[in-house]
Amino acid sequence: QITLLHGSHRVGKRSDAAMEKWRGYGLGQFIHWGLYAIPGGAWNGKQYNGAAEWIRSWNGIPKSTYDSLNYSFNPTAFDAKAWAKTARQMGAKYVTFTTKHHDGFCLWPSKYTKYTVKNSPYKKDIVKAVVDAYDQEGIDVILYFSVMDWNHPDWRYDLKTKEDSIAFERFKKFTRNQLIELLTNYPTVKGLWFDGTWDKSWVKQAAFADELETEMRKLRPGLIIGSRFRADENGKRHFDSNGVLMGDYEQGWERKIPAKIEDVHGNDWDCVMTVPENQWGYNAAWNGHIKTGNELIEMTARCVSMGGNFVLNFGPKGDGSIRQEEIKLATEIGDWMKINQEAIYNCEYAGYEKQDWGYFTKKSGTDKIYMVVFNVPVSAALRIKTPPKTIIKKAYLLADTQEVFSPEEISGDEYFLHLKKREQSKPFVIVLETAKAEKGNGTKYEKAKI
Ligand SMILES: COc1ccc([C@@H]2N[C@@H](C)[C@@H](O)[C@H]2O)cc1
Repeated sequence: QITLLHGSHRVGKRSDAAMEKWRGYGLGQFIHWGLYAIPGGAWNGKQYNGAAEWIRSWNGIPKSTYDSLNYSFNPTAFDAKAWAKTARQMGAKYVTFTTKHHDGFCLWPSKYTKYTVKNSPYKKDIVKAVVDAYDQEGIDVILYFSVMDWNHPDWRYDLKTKEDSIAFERFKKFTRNQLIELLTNYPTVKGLWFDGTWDKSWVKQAAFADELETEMRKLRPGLIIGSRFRADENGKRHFDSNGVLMGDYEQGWERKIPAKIEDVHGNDWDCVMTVPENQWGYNAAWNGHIKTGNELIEMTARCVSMGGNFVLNFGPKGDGSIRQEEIKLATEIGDWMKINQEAIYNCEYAGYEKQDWGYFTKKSGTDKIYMVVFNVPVSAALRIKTPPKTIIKKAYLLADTQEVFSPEEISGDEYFLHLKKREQSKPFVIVLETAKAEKGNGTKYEKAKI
């Protein structure tokens, strides 16, 4: 353990109500929307082969041309209520919404720059419309904010000269002003999702960022900030120089999911995921592998089974409408969630040995276990290995509680659930009502002496 002034200020999970609620969300929606949705991944008939929201960094479109897109931003089909309904239909419990992406264009009328929605034909406050619409749907809002700001003249990638440092001091003030502005304008938001914090210029601001994080938490008690916001004084990010998680949850699972429970080190975490392989902003041409509803349901169950939240990204078009492929996925996921949401919301890592057929989740604060089944083996027997001293009192299908199973005990803490042959087109959930064995070890088998 080394002494750190600006490392993590907490070891272990937060236990307050705001974080308990965040921990139980299970499924969230990400929305990436901004000027990049206008070109939609192409310019003058040429395709940009990176992520659409990074098109400004491509030499296929002059920077000044991109930067002037605010004068063409007039999303006549934008309807935050419709977005919120889609999220509700999907079963999302929270939304993470881009207030400002790397291009620096603000979707709220910030007082600290002209590069905002106010100086566009649209004029109105989009962040406010989204916050209000999602609040009304009972879906919590987290605001995405990119520290890196390609539009701001004082942004620097590194601080090499005195002039760089003078400019960056102005940039730090600007960044703080915008963050305090967001938390003041939109007091109901539950957290901030930071991005664009990897460059040396920001990584060198351990003290400033630490102070700013403390100020934001004081302004909004309960505010949830992930591990990506700030580095410690040794430049360590996500985990400080003592290996302790920065912020309230691990924010490193971007387009990837932990392989096993050990990889999450007992922390809270979220996984943010694109539908195509790597497109956050709207890209008219979705190439490569486009994830299906079943794949996304499996990713949701997988994340929840390891104590995380799964946050699925939507990239609305330049006119503000959501593309049909995303509406279809939201509906498919939502139809499944309507039947099986009990296995996802307010659930956590069950502590059962992972099996090939799928994932265990556990209802927080109870002994209720859910088996989210994706792969029924040819034997139609689902193997269960319980933690020691566990009794399975009842087992039944969540979707039809009349379908009851009697677990066959096959050895110490091991059981088979025998399924009737079923054609299986969708994942399904089996509920295990369990109890801790008062005495003995909960199984009739003694371990073989070897
Ligand atoms: C240099 O690699 C990246 C990859 C993705 C990002 C941004 N994070 C995602 C949440 C999107 O906002 C993407 O643009 C930034 C830098």
